[in-house]
Amino acid sequence: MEGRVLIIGLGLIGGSLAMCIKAQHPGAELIGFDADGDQMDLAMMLGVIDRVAGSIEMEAPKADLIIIATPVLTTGSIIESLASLQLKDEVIVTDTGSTKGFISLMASSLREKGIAFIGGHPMAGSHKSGVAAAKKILFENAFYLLTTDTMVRSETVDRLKEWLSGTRAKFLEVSPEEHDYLTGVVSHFPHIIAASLVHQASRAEQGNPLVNRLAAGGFRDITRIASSSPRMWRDILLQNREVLIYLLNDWQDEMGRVKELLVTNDRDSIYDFFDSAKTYRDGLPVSDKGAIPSFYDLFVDVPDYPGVISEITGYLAVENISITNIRIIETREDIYGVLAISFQTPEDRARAKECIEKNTDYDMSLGK
Ligand SMILES: NC(=O)C1=CN([C@@H]2O[C@H](COP(=O)(O)OP(=O)(O)OC[C@H]3O[C@@H](n4cnc5c(N)ncnc54)[C@H](O)[C@@H]3O)[C@@H](O)[C@H]2O)C=CC1
Ligand SMILES: O=C(O)C(=O)Cc1ccc(O)cc1
Repeated sequence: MEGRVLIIGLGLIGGSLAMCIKAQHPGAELIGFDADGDQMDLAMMLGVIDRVAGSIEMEAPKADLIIIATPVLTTGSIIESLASLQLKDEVIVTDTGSTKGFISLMASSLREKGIAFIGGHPMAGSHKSGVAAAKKILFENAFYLLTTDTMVRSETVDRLKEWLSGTRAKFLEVSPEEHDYLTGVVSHFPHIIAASLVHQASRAEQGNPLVNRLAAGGFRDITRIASSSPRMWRDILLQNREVLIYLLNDWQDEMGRVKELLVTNDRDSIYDFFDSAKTYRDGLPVSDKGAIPSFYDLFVDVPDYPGVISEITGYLAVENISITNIRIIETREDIYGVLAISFQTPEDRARAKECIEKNTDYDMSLGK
């Protein structure tokens, strides 16, 4: 497709979408705006955008597609300021925010002027922020939730999907309320729990400095999302308050029941607590990417010596296989450790396994 695409907010998500659009629609002109001049300069330097916008007021009226990829509290005010401009009749305005209820309410100012607003939420990302972390494959196979209203024609939704087809994401239309409930359960609430687990460990460390060292492995993995941008998560929580308060009450009830099981030494019910969680969790789809991106782990049994990481990364580098994380898990006191390598896609992991098999005789297993 051809036309002018204005991206407001050139961070991880805005930058990654810009890359996807450029790759799929080389004839389009990508114009970027960010409140942080350094992010704009970096986006230009990395070739993520074609040019920088002097201001939203100057560029929005000429745009065919406007993507707002700022923290969600800011998105509302940007929508309001767009509604005060003379935009093209056929322009599509969309956003990437992790919440949808408040944003679609704000979008009524655009709707009143006959401007199509389609809420968007690519359900992929990372705990990293900024355009430097942007990548074209970020959204591949991920769900991309869209919220529309009856005023938006289905051809307009199709046109947006075509603009975004380079993401290779799976589009799903939901209502804003459904969106906020679903993402509350599978994304927003887990971020609260991850941060809370970290707070608990940090308090425990005051009494015992060993906590810090022992929290290095699995604990670090399950709390990865606690390293996400505090501003982004503050804004998400404030915009999804009702759902999150409901989920917190529900969680507190459940924790109360677990506490009671411990107080009463209820052996069978404690077993059931874990057993029913395992059954549900084991039945979750493995091929779909969910709300919190998973990484595909490969575990390699290696002799625990310092050069082993560079040996393995060397083999992978020769075959151009990117990794997202690598670390040694020292499982035993003896000479073997497990090298845990994470990949963005199952295909990268399969190629890596083949590559390591070719070059070494180390045993390997796949993470679940
Ligand atoms: N990080 C993630 O994994 C995901 C984030 N999202 C949503 O996408 C949006 C963007 O998130 P990220 O790209 O991760 O954040 P980010 O922090 O990497 O980028 C946000 C950018 O917006 C800019 N910005 C802030 N206020 C602005 C303003 N008034 N005008 C212009 N630019 C402004 C910031 O300078 C920053 O460069 C958020 O609404 C977030 O909820 C959606 C899916 C995944
Ligand atoms: O860090 C992670 O893995 C995430 O949880 C990424 C993420 C953050 C916000 C979203 O709305 C969707 C995905």
